[in-house]
Amino acid sequence: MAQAILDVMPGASTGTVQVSDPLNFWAGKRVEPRQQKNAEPVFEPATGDCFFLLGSRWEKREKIAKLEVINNGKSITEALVDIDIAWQCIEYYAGLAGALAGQHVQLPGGAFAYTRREPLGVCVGIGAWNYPFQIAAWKSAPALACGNAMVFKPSPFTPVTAVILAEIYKEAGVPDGLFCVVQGGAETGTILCQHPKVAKVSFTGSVPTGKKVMEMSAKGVKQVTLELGGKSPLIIFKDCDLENAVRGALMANFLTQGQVCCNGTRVFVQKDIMPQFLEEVVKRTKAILVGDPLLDSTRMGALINKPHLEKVLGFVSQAKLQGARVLCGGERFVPSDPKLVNGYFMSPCVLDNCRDDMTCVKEEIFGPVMSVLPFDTEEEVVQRANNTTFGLASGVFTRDISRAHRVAENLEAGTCFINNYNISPVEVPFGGYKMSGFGRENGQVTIEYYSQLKTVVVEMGDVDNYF
Ligand SMILES: NC(=O)c1ccc[n+]([C@@H]2O[C@H](COP(=O)([O-])OP(=O)(O)OC[C@H]3O[C@@H](n4cnc5c(N)ncnc54)[C@H](O)[C@@H]3O)[C@@H](O)[C@H]2O)c1
Ligand SMILES: O=CCc1c[nH]cn1
Repeated sequence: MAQAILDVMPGASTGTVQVSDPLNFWAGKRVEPRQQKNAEPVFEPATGDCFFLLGSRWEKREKIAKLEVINNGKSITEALVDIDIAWQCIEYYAGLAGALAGQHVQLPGGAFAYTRREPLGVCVGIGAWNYPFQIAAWKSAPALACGNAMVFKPSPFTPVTAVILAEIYKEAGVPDGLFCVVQGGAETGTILCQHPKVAKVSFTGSVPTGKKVMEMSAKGVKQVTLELGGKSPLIIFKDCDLENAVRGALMANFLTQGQVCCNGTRVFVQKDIMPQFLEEVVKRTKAILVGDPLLDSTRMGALINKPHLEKVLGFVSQAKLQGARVLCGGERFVPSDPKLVNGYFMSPCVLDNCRDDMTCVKEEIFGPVMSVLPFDTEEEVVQRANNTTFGLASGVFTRDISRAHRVAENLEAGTCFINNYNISPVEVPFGGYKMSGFGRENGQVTIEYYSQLKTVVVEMGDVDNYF
């Protein structure tokens, strides 16, 4: 298998990295993560060299989190959670590996059959830039647990931490070549999707790229998992616990600078509680500390790059033109710290006066912009919530337990959070309906997406004499 994976991507090997995409921060630079053992992590911005060093597990968590902050721009507080979710994922699938089993089926006459769960072969993982380390873990852990090899291609905007994961696997005894990181953009992704030795592609990214990946995979009859974008509804009924609903709306919109696929960016609020909701949500949004993502006190870091910041600000301008009212934020933010003045920061934004036909309500913004929409009845809001081509996630806040489960059943989305939002325990399957994709990550079910079933039929008597 290790040889097979090297055949797929000549030049790739566990723990080395080739950075070729001119768009990324590390462009043209070389990352050597295993230069020295048992020393401190060192970044050399002048040369682009990165030395990642091995220490205790706790120290390692902190170091990886710092690297993720540099990689992505999210706050250190969030990055630490991402690293925890990643190791929990690896431990979870390591535990499941020993429990993989088939079925015994008794047949007439003493014959029987059994099924074997077998690996697919070389799987390709292609990642987005918003959760670089976590996505690499979410894909590689179940893939390796099922006996596959994986070639992982991170986004060219966040090439750093997937390599660290390769280092960790290597240190843990994973044979060379079983988990490889290959750097690059669309061209590299295309080569991987088209390669005849690749059995499966697990893709996380936008809908347009997902369609291309599916098309290429279809030509080679490769299995595909597509984890794509969303425009998820969060429905807040007047009988909710308002404090929790406000917290939920913030969780649903402002983690990782709003760059989260399952964000509940269409916040439907029952008219009776709209004034109280808006007052509280705006007060807390204004209090979000934006700035240096390496500081413990910071709650929102920088967006991924300049074009993306401009795109998000463009959505806010368009929303204003279409009649939305900006209650707070929605502007470029320049921190007072001189070293941060050129960063891609923006103030988190709450939009009121929104209608279902506005661009900010229909399209995935992928930035810290919450659109608030009033509603009257349950029937109306469920119909409006489902009126989208996306179907990744959804949420409902209510104290009425029957209503909560009824709404969860009627929402067309892969996940429905009741009285919370954006929690992703590894035990729980995650994935989309409609154009948000198919297949699942996390949970036991993901074993089915990284393995194939062989049936063995055993005769205990004589073969029928038909001829
Ligand atoms: N559902 C999920 O689990 C999930 C999680 C995170 C992000 N996302 C989605 O990802 C999007 C943002 O991420 P992005 O901007 O990195 O997405 P993207 O589609 O631009 O890129 C995703 C990955 O695909 C690669 N790629 C680009 N063109 C390709 C091609 N032709 N063939 C193969 N690979 C190609 C990119 O280099 C990158 O690694 C958002 O829509 C977000 O909702 C979804
Ligand atoms: O961005 C979407 C949710 C997620 C978190 N980690 C991987 N995907």
